Amino acid sequence: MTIHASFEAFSKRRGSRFAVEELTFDVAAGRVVGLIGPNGAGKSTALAGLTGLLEATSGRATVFGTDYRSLRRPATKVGVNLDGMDVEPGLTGRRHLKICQLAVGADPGNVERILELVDLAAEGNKKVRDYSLGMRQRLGIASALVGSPEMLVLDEPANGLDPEGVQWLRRFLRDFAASGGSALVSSHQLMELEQVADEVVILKQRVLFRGTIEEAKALGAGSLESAYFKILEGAR
Ligand SMILES: Nc1ncnc2c1ncn2[C@@H]1O[C@H](COP(=O)(O)OP(=O)(O)OP(=O)(O)O)[C@@H](O)[C@H]1O
Repeated sequence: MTIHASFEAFSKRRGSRFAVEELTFDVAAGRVVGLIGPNGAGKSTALAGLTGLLEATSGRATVFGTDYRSLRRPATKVGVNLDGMDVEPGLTGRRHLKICQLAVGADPGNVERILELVDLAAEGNKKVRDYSLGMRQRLGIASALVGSPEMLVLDEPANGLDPEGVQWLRRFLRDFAASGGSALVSSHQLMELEQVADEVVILKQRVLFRGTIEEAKALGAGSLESAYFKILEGAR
């Protein structure tokens, strides 16, 4: 199995306490892995640690066998869209993607293809300040795709999407994985995640559960949501 990302006893102290402690799990090629946990569980910290935005206090988080910051052209390996990666509101969506494309040295043809893919082609010349939440979310996913990466790291990608957008995202992630890509996706939308993820990691500062969706559902009598509450309750 080809491993795209690895957390090896990754710990990060933030302020006076550990935001995450001893995280250990992998993301393999062809797999969509859902990262779930309550507010403040450390999901964003884990994703930021994986993508070189935070240094580990101890342990490691690696992509393609190395630190994200050591990748030669990171956007061609890992596409990232995290909370707080805001777009300059005065830019049009198309201009923003062009800038991303120039920054990562990607094929200029990618921008139009990706605008079509995320269903923003008709809105490409609109300023981002005039985008809806769902349109901003799709632009964020588009930014992650500009370098044609093998792996995606997405923080709450379904947030703000309408039902059509959620369905699109589900199909997109399934197709991405089917063609050998991988995705690590944080989410609070358990019902949705149940349909798209192959594996799930339940986090509350530490990893409380990691396994396949089927294994998780079996713990919750067929429901990821029931399993989630049971596992969190058991950890109290
Ligand atoms: N910049 C920061 N400085 C200090 N502590 C922080 C900082 N950012 C987050 N934390 C703390 O780290 C812990 C984990 O936060 P994190 O944002 O990673 O959780 P999360 O699971 O992504 O939460 P949410 O579901 O609310 O987005 C929390 O206790 C939070 O207060």
